[in-house]
Amino acid sequence: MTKGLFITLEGGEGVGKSTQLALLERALQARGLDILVTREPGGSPVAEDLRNLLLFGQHSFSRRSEILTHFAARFDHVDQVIEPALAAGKLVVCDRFTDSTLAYQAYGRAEGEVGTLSLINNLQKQLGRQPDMTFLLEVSRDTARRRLAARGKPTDRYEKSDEDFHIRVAEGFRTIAEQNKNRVIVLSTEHMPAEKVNAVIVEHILSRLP
Ligand SMILES: Nc1ncnc2c1ncn2[C@@H]1O[C@H](COP(=O)(O)OP(=O)(O)OP(=O)(O)O)[C@@H](O)[C@H]1O
Ligand SMILES: Cc1cn([C@H]2C[C@H](O)[C@@H](COP(=O)(O)O)O2)c(=O)[nH]c1=O
Repeated sequence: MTKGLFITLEGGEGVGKSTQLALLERALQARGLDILVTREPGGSPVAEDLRNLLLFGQHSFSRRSEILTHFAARFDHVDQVIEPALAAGKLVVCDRFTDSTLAYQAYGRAEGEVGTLSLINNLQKQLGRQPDMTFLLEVSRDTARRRLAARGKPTDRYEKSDEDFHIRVAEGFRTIAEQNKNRVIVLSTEHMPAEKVNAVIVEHILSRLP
């Protein structure tokens, strides 16, 4: 039985998820909460190996094999890391989860094709773990691109995709938020300093705790 709370951060590249994760860890630990911060793809040793393949592998995936590889990583992460932490009563905060597979693979790659959406939704049902709360961070593509260029990390498979792909991903996230209003909180953070965004997220999380 779950005792903890499972929170995810979602959005396109460069919207500030990793920054928020680090700030959240500090803010929630300072309030004496037992928090586990993790990410996808990744978060367990096997899933981190699969992350390398997904982001930097030499060869291109078929549509279905890409989805299954994201879910192979996710099943391992959930079974070995997330479920045990939740059972121990921890607050688990994860950078990306199944909403990213829907946004990137179903809306970005497959342009919302019904068969792809249904494959992902079936895998999600088998997985049996859904976030309790999701924060969808949004900035304009210009801002995200500027931030990514300034950050100077190696460019991965997804960041290399064309502009139309990223537009479909952003629209996909919007659709997911519309369909899951009870779970997804949309934060438009274009002109907000990271500390202000963090204060808003912390307030939402604290309001959910007993
Ligand atoms: N609110 C903000 N205002 C200005 N700059 C920000 C803000 N939040 C994050 N940044 C900067 O934007 C860049 C991208 O942020 P970050 O790495 O947190 O994004 P991300 O969503 O995790 O990206 P990715 O999905 O590619 O890992 C970083 O250099 C970070 O310092
Ligand atoms: C979980 C997940 C992720 N992706 C993509 C989205 C990003 O471009 C990368 C991860 O990089 P980040 O720097 O950690 O944000 O992977 C995806 O396409 N599908 C997924 O399910």
